[in-house]
Amino acid sequence: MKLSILQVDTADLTPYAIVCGDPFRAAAIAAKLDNARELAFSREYRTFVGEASGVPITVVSHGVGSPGAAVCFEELIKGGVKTLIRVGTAGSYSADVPPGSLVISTAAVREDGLTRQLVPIAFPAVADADVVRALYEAACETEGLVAKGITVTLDAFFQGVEEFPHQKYKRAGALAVEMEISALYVIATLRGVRAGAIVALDGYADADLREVYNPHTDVVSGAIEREIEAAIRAVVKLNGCD
Ligand SMILES: O=P(O)(O)O[C@H]1O[C@H](CO)[C@@H](O)[C@H]1O
Ligand SMILES: O=c1cc[nH]c(=O)[nH]1
Repeated sequence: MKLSILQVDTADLTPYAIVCGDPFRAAAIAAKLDNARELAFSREYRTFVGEASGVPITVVSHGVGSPGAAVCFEELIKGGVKTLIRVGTAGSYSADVPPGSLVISTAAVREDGLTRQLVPIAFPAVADADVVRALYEAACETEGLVAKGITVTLDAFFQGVEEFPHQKYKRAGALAVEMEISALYVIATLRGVRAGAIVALDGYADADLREVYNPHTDVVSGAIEREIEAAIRAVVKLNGCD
């Protein structure tokens, strides 16, 4: 069966998938795998398959924002994917986890619009504990700072006239903000599969992103390299326990 939006034959998909926003990052992840091949590039969704230590892995870009990413997650799950790991970027809430650090998201604050249309807001967006453990262990095997904790998922990237809720979530102990993890965790829970996420911090969330956002630095590239390595190793670890 061919998935109508990803344009991938489900027979080519694997139980493990690594997902990320950027189609170029999907290619960079695939380049680290053995026997990698591109399956499709439809809209923002670029799909590869390959292997790490003999474990087959699908890699797909999901674009920016929860609604588009949700389409990707739903189709992957429909196609037989059982474990999804997001490899993303996020803005930091704390100088204790500065740009260049990695954060494993244990749960996401649902400040997105998409998941409210799926399930009541009281329902939590939580990662799978085994996926979090594997990601944390694998990330700690790389050089550099690693933290785990709650992240915030927002729809808006650049601020309008409304205040962003950064200060209250920072005071509540959240570590970072990005734009898709709540969709991933809610959809994974509703559909009965596992999910986790690792993000590379690319700046401070409460800065004026219109002025300062620049993820194209050596510090951020180094952190993205580390998170890719950690996500691939985490899949191999999880496969060893399944
Ligand atoms: O680097 P990715 O995976 O795209 O993640 C973050 O970067 C994008 C914003 O620039 C949003 O998608 C956000 O969640
Ligand atoms: O949503 C995002 C993603 C990366 N960096 C940010 O500050 N915010």
